[in-house]
Amino acid sequence: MSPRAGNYSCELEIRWSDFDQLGEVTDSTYIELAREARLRFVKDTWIRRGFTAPPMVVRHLEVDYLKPLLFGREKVKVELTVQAVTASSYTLRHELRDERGDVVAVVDSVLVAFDVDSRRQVELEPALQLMLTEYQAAADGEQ
Ligand SMILES: CC(C)(COP(=O)(O)OP(=O)(O)OC[C@H]1O[C@@H](n2cnc3c(N)ncnc32)[C@H](O)[C@@H]1OP(=O)(O)O)[C@@H](O)C(=O)NCCC(=O)NCCSC(=O)c1cc(O)c2ccccc2c1O
Repeated sequence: MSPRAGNYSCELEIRWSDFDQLGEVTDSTYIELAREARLRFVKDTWIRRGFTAPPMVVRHLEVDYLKPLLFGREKVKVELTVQAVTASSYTLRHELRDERGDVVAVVDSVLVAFDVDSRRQVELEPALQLMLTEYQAAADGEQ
């Protein structure tokens, strides 16, 4: 798994309630942090460019917990890279780093474009698919 820089990143705060009794960030918090970073990615990239994307549902999620996030480290940097793009889906890798820059977890998620009424997958609009493919190429170029 690559610890290299992604092509979109943001910094997120960890809340007091995210720590357990042992002073470690709980397992589900990593998923919430990845989700928050993903929403910011959507907002800062395609919504800012004027795309109206369909709702995206999570089809697949995988988390690799590499190191504990300990009490006293209140910030996390999340680096996102597009790993794959298909007609209806894209795969995002979220690398979570602590304040020292160490990768503490890697979250991979497959997002599928979805029609809420029919509850069926739909194709990504071509311009959005192209943008995601460009992000994927940028990520490939950095590896
Ligand atoms: C999403 C589904 C309706 C799709 O079902 P279908 O069986 O038609 O298709 P597949 O699931 O086989 O494939 C879809 C698409 O994904 C690619 N893919 C599948 N698995 C993988 C994988 N492991 N790795 C990589 N890629 C994979 C596959 O190639 C297909 O792409 P193509 O382009 O090749 O066609 C159905 O699966 C479904 O309904 N699943 C349940 C989804 C769900 O409930 N998720 C739980 C969280 S809910 C959620 O995330 C959510 C978020 C929102 O933002 C919402 C917003 C508004 C309303 C609802 C929301 C919501 O529920």
